[in-house]
Amino acid sequence: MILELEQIETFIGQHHILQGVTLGVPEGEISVLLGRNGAGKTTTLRSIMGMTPPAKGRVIYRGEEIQTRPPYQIARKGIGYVPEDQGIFGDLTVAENFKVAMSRKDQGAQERLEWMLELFPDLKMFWDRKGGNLSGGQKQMLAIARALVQDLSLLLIDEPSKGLSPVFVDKVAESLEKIKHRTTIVLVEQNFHMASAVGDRFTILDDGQNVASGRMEELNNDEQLKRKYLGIA
Ligand SMILES: Nc1ncnc2c1ncn2[C@@H]1O[C@H](COP(=O)(O)OP(=O)(O)OP(=O)(O)O)[C@@H](O)[C@H]1O
Repeated sequence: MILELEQIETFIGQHHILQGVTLGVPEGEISVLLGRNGAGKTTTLRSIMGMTPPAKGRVIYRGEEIQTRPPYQIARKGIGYVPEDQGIFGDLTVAENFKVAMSRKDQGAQERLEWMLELFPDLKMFWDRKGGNLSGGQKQMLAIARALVQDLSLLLIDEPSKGLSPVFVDKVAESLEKIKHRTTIVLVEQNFHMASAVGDRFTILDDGQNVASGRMEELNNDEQLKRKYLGIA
């Protein structure tokens, strides 16, 4: 396991949001977090990154406890985060967005950039366009690609399919499949079509707790589980 969460509990203000989340993320796979709105999926990603640090429990990354570390240290260990609002710079061009993310000291950055442009040819096409003028799907691609020019072992992505047309959802899904062999992925995804297409494993959160997990094939065949927690008939 590249990442393990052991019974993490996270508060936001007075609210006890995560009430014991346990999760194991195997290397080289896509693990999907599913669950209703407000179940605690985003808070789980933010807890891993140290942005809403857990008050209890352990976050173990490559055998090391990181739950007390600040976000910049967690990021330096090779964990990337693409939030739901993508966090790209709207006033900067695609090229400049990449430049900001690339450290000069990082020898491999140029090679990874070339790989990203191969994976997302749209970004090459719109190289000089401002981030704010890209379509929703292109912004999503830029956000993922910009994270991956850094040397990441683990990438956390929050709802990349949100607001995208089916064609873009398929494009993003296809690229995640290619990325996972280099960078393990934890994906929050409400779009079940996308989740089941790319996910190797799933964990369902409900009311701040993990209530089910397993191989994606098991969930695909479990109508009762899908109905109970995901509202899929
Ligand atoms: N800043 C905040 N202050 C108070 N409560 C919050 C705050 N942020 C999130 N919450 C609450 O925490 C719970 C979990 O939110 P979270 O965003 O983790 O859920 P989610 O599963 O990602 O849902 P969604 O798919 O709707 O984003 C929700 O009930 C939400 O209202």
